[in-house]
Amino acid sequence: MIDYRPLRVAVLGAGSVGAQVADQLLTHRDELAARIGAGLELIGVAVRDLDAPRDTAIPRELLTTDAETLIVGADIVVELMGGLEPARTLILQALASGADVVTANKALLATHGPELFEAAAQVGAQLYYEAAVGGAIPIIRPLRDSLAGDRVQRILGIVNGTTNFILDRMDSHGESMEEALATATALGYAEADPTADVGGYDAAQKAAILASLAFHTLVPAEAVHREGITDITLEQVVAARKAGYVVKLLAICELLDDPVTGKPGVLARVHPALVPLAHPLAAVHGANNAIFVEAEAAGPLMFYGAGAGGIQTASAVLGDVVSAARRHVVGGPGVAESTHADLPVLPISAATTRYQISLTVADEPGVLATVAGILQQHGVSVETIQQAVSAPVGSGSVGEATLVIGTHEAVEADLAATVAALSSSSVVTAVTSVLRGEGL
Ligand SMILES: NC(=O)C1=CN([C@@H]2O[C@H](COP(=O)(O)OP(=O)(O)OC[C@H]3O[C@@H](n4cnc5c(N)ncnc54)[C@H](O)[C@@H]3O)[C@@H](O)[C@H]2O)C=CC1
Ligand SMILES: N[C@@H](CC=O)C(=O)O
Ligand code: NA
Repeated sequence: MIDYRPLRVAVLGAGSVGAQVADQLLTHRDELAARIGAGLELIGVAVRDLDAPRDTAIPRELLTTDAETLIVGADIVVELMGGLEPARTLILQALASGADVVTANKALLATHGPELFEAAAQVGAQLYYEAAVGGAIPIIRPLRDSLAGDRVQRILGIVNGTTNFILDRMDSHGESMEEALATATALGYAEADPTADVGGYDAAQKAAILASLAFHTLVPAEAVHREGITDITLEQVVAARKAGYVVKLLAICELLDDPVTGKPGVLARVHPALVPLAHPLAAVHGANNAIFVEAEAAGPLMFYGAGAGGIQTASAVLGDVVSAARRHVVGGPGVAESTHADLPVLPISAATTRYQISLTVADEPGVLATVAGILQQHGVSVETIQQAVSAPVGSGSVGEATLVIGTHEAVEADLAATVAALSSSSVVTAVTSVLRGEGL
């Protein structure tokens, strides 16, 4: 029997995710009440335009353009507007009033997380954000709760659905980046400004959230090394497949010893990488995400599923709403963020990785030895070297050949210096592609 008073829920934003959350709260009202031990009363949904078309039908009387008034008296505020403002101010107001807050806003958390967590702690309120990373995939709760007694060493994965969808369509359908992005936007995967997706900003925000949580250290989004997919060409994707790889945008967060100081630190990086076709990440298609977590005692764990999409993300949001509501009913201390480890955040030059470098060179004797010598001088060992194509010889001039060099693992600083030396070598006409390799 349910004898606790109904809990008042306010939803801010009724876009791809918000409209689905409002719909689920109404459709599954009785089942949710039975699970929680209290009813959830949707007191309103804040929108910008009362008449805008929406993915689900929300009763007109629940819609309001006055988000500030809506949150007054709410027990749980669900922020799904996105962006920094007014989301930040509204969340701070909600927390100050003692409401628990559920958000999917990784941009806000990666920028103003400490301020928001502090505001929550001040009044003993909770800030939940399972939907902010990996969409529907449970990853925040496992890191925060299930692995709270272990020591996470490394996280590697695909954390942006839009770019995975785009790279997958380029690979499987030969589509251009623009075509595939238009489809991803229509399907509700992309951010309001899709530069956040293709530029790698969204993935970097998620990497910052994951690294902070996993390593108990504040890792701001600006400290994450970020490269998006905007420079990836269809030619690179096609060449990668021919060579037995797929191009994926990866987020990698790791505990490392700084190669310069020898002291431990945290490195978080987001960049496209070649992944072998046999690797599980190569089989992550569409807007799915997959996140590998390596922990000292648990060993490797893999989390996989829908990384974007309105209804899928609504699942994670609803899970947080139920957690918040249960805490109201049965009490309990809730969870607190901890940055006790306080490790330094290392630059990308500290990473250890592999490169695949494609070059056009003069097709003449001794060139291979010169190229190999440049790698050797920088302490980078060659794993494979292939002469891919020979361009026709122009009349009276030297012909050109294309070399594709795969390196063994080396420190990023040495790899970057190698590429710079190759670019300025007189035997190299152009460095046409440089991609890191992961999972090789
Ligand atoms: N779409 C997805 O697959 C996922 C989205 N997210 C996050 O969820 C949040 C919402 O994303 P979407 O639903 O995709 O975005 P959306 O752009 O479809 O929806 C946002 C809605 O909020 C409304 N809004 C913005 N400012 C407002 C204001 N001041 N007052 C009232 N309404 C306002 C907009 O009009 C829009 O309808 C974002 O933080 C996003 O990063 C997280 C995981 C997955
Ligand atoms: N735009 C994001 C949405 C989910 O976080 C993505 O594509 O992953
Ligand atoms: Na999630």
